[in-house]
Amino acid sequence: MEKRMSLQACQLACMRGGRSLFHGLDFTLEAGDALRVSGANGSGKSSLLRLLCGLSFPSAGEVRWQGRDIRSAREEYGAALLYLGHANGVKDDLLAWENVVVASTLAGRPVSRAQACAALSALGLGPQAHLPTLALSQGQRKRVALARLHLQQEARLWILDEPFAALDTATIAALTVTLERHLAQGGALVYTTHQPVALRAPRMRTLDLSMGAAC
Ligand SMILES: Nc1ncnc2c1ncn2[C@@H]1O[C@H](COP(=O)(O)OP(=O)(O)OP(=O)(O)O)[C@@H](O)[C@H]1O
Repeated sequence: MEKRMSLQACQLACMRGGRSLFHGLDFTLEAGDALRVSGANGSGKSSLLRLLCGLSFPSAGEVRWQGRDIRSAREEYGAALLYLGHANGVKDDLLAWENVVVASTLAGRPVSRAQACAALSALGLGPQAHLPTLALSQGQRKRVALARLHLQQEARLWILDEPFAALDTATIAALTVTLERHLAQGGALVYTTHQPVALRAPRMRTLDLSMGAAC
C-alpha cells in the first residue's frame, strides 16, 4: 500500500434542516490514522461522513484528498475510498452474494461470484450466501455489507458508519482485528460507533460532535 496519504477537513461546516450541525471543523488524516466520530443521536456523525465521501456538500469549507478538493479529484478519490453507510446499502431482493457483487461493482471494483462467496464465508455467512437478503437477520445483513472490507483492501481510506451495529461479540472482535490490520498496513479509517469498542491503533483520535463543534 502506498504510504503517502492525506485526507483533510478544512473549515468544514454543515447545515441540515436549517440547523447548524458543526462548523470550523479542521483535521488531517494520514496513513495509519484512525478517527472515531462520536456524539449523541442527531449530532451530525452520518452527515459528516457523507460530506467526507462527497455524497453531500458542506455549507462552508472543503474536503481535500492528497491536497486537492475532492470535487476536482473524484476519480482518484473514488479509487482510494471505501464507504459503508449506516443503512448497509444491501437490497432485500438480491441474494447475499449478489449484494456483494453489486456493491463492489458500483464502487468500481468488480468481484466474481466466487470471490463474493469466499468473503461471506470468511464472515461466517457461507450457508447464507445463496439466500435472499430479506431472509437474513440484522447482524447477518451487516456482515453482508462488511464483506467488502475483505475484498477491497486496496482502498486506502475506509469510512464506516456504525460498522459494529447489530454484530455479535465474536464478529465485533473479528472486525476489530480487520480494522487494526488495515491501519497497520498504512490505511486510514474514519468511523462512528455508539458501542464501547476498543480499537488498538497507534494514532487514534476522537471527534465529539456533541460538543457542537470545532475541533
Ligand atoms: N436530508 C436532511 N434534511 C433535513 N435534515 C437532515 C437531513 N439529513 C440529516 N438531517 C438532520 O441532521 C441531523 C443529524 O443527522 P445525522 O444522521 O448526521 O446524525 P447522527 O449523529 O449520525 O445520528 P445517529 O447517532 O442517530 O445515527 C438530524 O437532526 C437529522 O434530522
